[in-house]
Amino acid sequence: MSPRVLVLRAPGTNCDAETAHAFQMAGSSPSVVHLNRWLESPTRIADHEILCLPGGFSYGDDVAAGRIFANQLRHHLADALAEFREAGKLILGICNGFQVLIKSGLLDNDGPEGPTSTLDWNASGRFIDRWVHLEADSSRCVFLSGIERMYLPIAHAEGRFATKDSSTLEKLANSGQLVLRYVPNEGNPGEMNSASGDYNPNGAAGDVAGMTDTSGRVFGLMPHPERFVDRTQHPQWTRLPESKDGDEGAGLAIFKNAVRYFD
Ligand SMILES: NC(=O)CC[C@H](N)C(=O)O
Repeated sequence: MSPRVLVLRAPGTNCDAETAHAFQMAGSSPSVVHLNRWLESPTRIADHEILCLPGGFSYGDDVAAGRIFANQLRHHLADALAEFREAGKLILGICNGFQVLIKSGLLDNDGPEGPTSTLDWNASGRFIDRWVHLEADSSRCVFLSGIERMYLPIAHAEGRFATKDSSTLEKLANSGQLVLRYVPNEGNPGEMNSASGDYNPNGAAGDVAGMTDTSGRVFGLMPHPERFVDRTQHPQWTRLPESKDGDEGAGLAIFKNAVRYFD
């Protein structure tokens, strides 16, 4: 069965079309829906198998990036989302979508005080737009199945993963939730040669670039896999040797994993 994918946009989202395109390339027919339409009819999500929150500047990053979108989910759609998760379906959050997921408590234990981890301002205090090397723990998360390393672009101001305290970081690591990390370049020519210390672009605790919930079916990441689905999107593609994946960019595997999960 080809899963029905809902790409959810809000005012200020700007990666919805590219994200829908990536899901299309992966073999599904996504629909892009505005959050206000879902708020009018909370049960409409039941007709879908994959929910994706794309990147962008929802509500102008007002208060904090992803905060208002997250509050809409927490306060108005919590029951519909709980039902969706309990039905064994998939949720993906990319960049601003990751900020929304983490702030809505969908990734972390959501006790009375709210989530114990967050995405804060980059250590540099600046918006960062570059490519990064990543290492994945493919065993814990549906979206990362079979993926070991990826080279993907990032573009964010508030991407620094942070936890309440060091024991929380340890707890999340021990539960296998910190499944995607920034790592140094292994020496691939033509790709950003991150000097040691520079490979973690935003100062993220534990070098964390992405995390899953305990089920492995809800996943958020700061890098943009939808911006590297074709090899010509690689900044040095004309100089690269033919890749083993043919014309595909590394990010496409994440969308394919999600779609194949419902085979
Ligand atoms: N590309 C994005 O989704 C950006 C996320 C958010 N607006 C930030 O700057 O941190």
